[in-house]
Amino acid sequence: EEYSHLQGTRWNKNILTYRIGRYTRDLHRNTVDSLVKSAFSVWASASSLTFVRSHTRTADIMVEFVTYEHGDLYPFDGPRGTLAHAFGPGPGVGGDTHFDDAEYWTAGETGMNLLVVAAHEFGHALGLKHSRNPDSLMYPTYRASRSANLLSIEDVGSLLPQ
Ligand SMILES: CNC(=O)[C@@H](NC(=O)[C@H](CC(C)C)CN(O)C=O)C(C)(C)C
Ligand SMILES: [Zn+2]
Ligand SMILES: [Zn+2]
Repeated sequence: EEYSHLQGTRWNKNILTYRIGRYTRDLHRNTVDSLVKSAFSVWASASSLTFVRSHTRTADIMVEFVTYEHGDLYPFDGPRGTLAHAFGPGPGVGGDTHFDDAEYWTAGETGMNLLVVAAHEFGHALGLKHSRNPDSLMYPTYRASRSANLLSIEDVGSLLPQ
């Protein structure tokens, strides 16, 4: 049956490239690199998608830390409020993922945990929409302790190109 949680688009390939542009000053760059890599591996382990880091501008998924007005129609709102957003699969802005750098980003339980938020955002970048299950990674509100609880494997398998 139609997978209700799919936003309607999915990538037509299963090797996806990502590039990290502007970083946050809250964390060392290599900490950001490894948390982003881990957030992608959450999805790679639940599907047969592969994520490859790229340093060229042609990457499928652009990952950036930005504030307020930042060149798309969805300006961020300062501390708290919206933490991040991501575009669904597609060319150009498709898949791009933006983190609000007005938040305090951390690798732990204080501030906003980058791994938890990135895993949620990358779900959107792969075509998933929100879940009504409060324990799901794709639940619309942030909770630091949220485990990377994925949809069941066959659901996530639906992310693969047919
Ligand atoms: C603490 N602030 C929140 O819980 C806010 N929620 C978010 O910023 C979502 C991201 C979290 C779930 C990582 C936005 N989103 O869905 C992006 O794909 C509000 C519920 C206030 C909007
Ligand atoms: Zn944006
Ligand atoms: Zn979301």
